[in-house]
Amino acid sequence: MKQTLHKFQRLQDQTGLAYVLVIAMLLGTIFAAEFLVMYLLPFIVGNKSVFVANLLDAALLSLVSAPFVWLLVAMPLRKAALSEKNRGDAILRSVADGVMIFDKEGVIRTFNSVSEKMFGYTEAEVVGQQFSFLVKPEGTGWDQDDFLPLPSGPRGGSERICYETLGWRRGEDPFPIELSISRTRLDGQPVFIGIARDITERKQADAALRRSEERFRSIFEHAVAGMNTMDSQGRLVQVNDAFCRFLGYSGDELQGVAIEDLTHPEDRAETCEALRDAAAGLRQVFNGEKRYLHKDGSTVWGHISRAWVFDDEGRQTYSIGLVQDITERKRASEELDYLTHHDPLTLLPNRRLLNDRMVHALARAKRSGNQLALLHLDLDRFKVINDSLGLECGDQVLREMGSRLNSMIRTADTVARLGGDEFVVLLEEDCDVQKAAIVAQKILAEIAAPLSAGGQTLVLTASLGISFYPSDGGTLEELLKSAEKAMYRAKEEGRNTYRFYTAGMNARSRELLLLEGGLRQALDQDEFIVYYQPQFDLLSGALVGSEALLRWQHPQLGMISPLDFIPMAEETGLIVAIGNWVLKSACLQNQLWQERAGRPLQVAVNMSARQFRHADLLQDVVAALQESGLSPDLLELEITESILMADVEQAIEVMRQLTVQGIHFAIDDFGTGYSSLNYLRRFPISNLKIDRSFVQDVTTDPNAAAIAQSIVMLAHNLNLQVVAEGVETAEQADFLRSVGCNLVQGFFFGRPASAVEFERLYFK
Ligand SMILES: Nc1nc2c(ncn2[C@@H]2O[C@H](COP(=O)(O)O[C@H]3[C@@H](O)[C@H](n4cnc5c(=O)[nH]c(N)nc54)O[C@@H]3COP(=O)(O)O)[C@@H](O)[C@H]2O)c(=O)[nH]1
Repeated sequence: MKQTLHKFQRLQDQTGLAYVLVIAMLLGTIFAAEFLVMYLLPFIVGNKSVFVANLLDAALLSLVSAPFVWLLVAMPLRKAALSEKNRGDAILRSVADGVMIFDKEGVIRTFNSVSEKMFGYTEAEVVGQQFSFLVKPEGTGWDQDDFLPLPSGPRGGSERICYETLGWRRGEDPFPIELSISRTRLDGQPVFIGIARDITERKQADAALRRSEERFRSIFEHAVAGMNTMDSQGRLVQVNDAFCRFLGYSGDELQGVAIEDLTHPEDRAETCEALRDAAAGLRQVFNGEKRYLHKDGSTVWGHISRAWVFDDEGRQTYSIGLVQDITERKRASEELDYLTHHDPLTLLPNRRLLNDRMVHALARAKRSGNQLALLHLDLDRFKVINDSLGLECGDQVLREMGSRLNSMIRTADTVARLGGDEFVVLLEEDCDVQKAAIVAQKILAEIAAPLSAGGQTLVLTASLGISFYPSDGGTLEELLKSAEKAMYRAKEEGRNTYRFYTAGMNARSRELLLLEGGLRQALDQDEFIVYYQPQFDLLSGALVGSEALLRWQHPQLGMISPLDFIPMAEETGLIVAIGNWVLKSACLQNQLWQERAGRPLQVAVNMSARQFRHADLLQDVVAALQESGLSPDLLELEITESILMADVEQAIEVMRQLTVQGIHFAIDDFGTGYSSLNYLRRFPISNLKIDRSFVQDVTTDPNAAAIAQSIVMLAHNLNLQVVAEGVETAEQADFLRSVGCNLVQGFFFGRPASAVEFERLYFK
């Protein structure tokens, strides 16, 4: 471009004049030479007419040769010059920028059409003017002295400087231009080529962007709501003061912190999911409420609106979030929610919350097939307290009763106050007559404990009615009605008692009451007996030991099954004493039988959950072994899967302490509970007992057979022995033998029998 302009300049300056002069000189020279020859010739020859004739010839020859000279020399030169000039013109026209050429005095020599448009002057008006006529340097860093001494580059190349400065358009205000000036040489003279670009639009766009950024920064910094920006990894980049105040940190402390670490643990999963979705391009915005962790450890609530920004390739670049502090609103709404669902006097759930819980409890019970129990409690003669001691004292009594009831129930259960002196207890865990009766008795005992109110010591009683889902109703209303009727019956029948809605249940409850009362007496008066059921080796048929099974020889009710009293003993805690008694009896008896049998015999003793978890278990077992003299390896403790799985680590530790003594363990009723195979590997056990329910069906149900066979295989793979319990037929025994079961126990081989009977049958 620079070279073209250079040539163009030379041509423009010289072509017209130079080529005309060349032609004129050529013609003139020819003419002058001829004239000289023709002029001198007559003097030499002395003839004037020859001179004239020769002069005319010379003129003619010049005229004739002129077109040839024109055609052969001048025309090509002129054409070349013009085409170069046209090319230069075309280039100048096609350049999108304004081009100006000026000399070292700053005088403009060339001005292209873009410059004309840009500055509003024609070339004719500008050429000859000072460059500063168009470009105003004031306040723009422009100074003619900066570029006039600009040296030309090495080997005729040029140096260049660029400015952003102001141009003057005819009759208008200055406008911003980007000006690039280079110094070069044309015809040996230093000249400057200025290329100007109107940057008004760019400047306006820059200014608009700057204004918008300033506006944003101002909004960001002064916003009442918290604002932040995060990088694509979910780390804070910018935070405003409101966000800092919201979380109690300074801006520096929050810089680079992952938002996940500031989020309440319960809301982290949702936050991380939103970040992951945004990173995968699946989410552009997030709106929602969540909890943050304040620097002081408290929880604060924020309503967030976050938007992610993506680049042209769809990659997430950053996100901007607006966080409104809604902690107060949340607290107020929680408070309101609490007040709508609780009784203001006792702070217990009210009818509304009871209804909500009941809906869920009923749904769960329907799914699991469990029973629910609803206890309706009414304080006896509460009106007397209100009338005689005043309402204030009455309120105090109600508060105390509410608190007593609340402290008695399990977390899964609900105590609600319906109003007045009426309370309701909802027992959610699979509840039967026996469990409900136990809870009712405890409640009555708790209510009857003396209390101080109105400066007096009072003793109150209550009447309770109990209904069951599904037998006594399918909804809260129906169950409440049934329980209320039962409660009125309790009032009619003397108060300070409970009644079931279903008459049959009352009879059963009385029976259970009798049982409970009798349990202690049974221990004191030796009414318990241990029966023994033999266990045989399935291959050899040899007696290998027995399982100790408890019986209660009740003086009035006769022989009572452990199924009827062990749950009650477990509830009341009496099972620990009873279980110890069984353990001692079984060890003593088995030690006696070692001598009779003349070979080692094992005895298996059942452990209840409470007994197994009792702190004195190790001590009690060791004492039973020491007192009896029985070798520890002849004692096997049977524990169900559910007991083990209730607290696996504790179970493993207890078993470890006992196995160190040499005692063995068997898992009872295997296959009916939920034992994890992984835990099974960790429990120090010797035997698996296949539950009776599978054994009984092995010959009729292929699934039961498959389960029994799988248990045998599993046990053998874990190096355990298998005992099949409840074998009632020869076919069942044959099947068990065929799948490799080791030991058997069941009516087919021998029913549980007293020690005397056992001896008679097996030690002949
Ligand atoms: N914590 C304690 N639990 C004990 C104790 N003594 C017994 N029990 C548990 O009570 C449940 C019922 O026991 P029981 O009525 O004695 O029934 C046992 C057997 O009589 C019965 N059985 C044995 N063979 C057969 C048979 O062929 N058919 C059939 N229908 N029943 C049979 O099985 C019961 C033995 O079960 P298990 O203990 O699972 O081996 C029972 O759960 C006892 O565990 C005690 O002292 N403490």
